[in-house]
Amino acid sequence: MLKRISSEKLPQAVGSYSPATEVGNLIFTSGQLPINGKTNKIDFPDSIEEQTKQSMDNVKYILEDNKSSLENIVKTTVYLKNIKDFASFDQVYKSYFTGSFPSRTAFEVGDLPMGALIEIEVVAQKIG
Ligand SMILES: C=C(N)C(=O)O
Repeated sequence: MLKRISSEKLPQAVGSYSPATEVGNLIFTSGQLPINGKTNKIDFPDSIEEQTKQSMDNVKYILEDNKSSLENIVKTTVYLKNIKDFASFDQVYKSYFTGSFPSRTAFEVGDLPMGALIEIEVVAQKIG
C-alpha cells in the first residue's frame, strides 16, 4: 500500500505533487527545489552552492521525518539548469555524506520551476 508523506519543514509544493510517496520500505521523493520552507522562496537565486544546500536540506527533512536518512539513499537524480555548475554543486553535495555515496545521475535540463538552478530527487530505504 502506498502512502503520501511530507515534512513540516518543507516549503509549499509549487504544483500538483506530493513531497514524497512511501511504498513498502522505499521512499520516493518528488524533485526538491531549493525553496526555503520558512520563506517559501528561493533565498539565493544566483548561488548554486546555497541552492544545493537548500535542496539537500529539503530531501533530508523528508527522510529524517519519515524513518530514513541520507545514508539510506539508494539513488539520487540531479537536474541542473547549467552543467557548468556541476563541480560547485558536487562540492556541496558530497559534504552531506560521511560514508559511501548513493548511486546518482546528474544532467542539465532546459529550465526548472521557479527559475531554480537545481532540483534533486531521491529514492531511499526506510530504517526498520
Ligand atoms: C517541483 C516539482 N517536483 C514538480 O513540479 O514536479
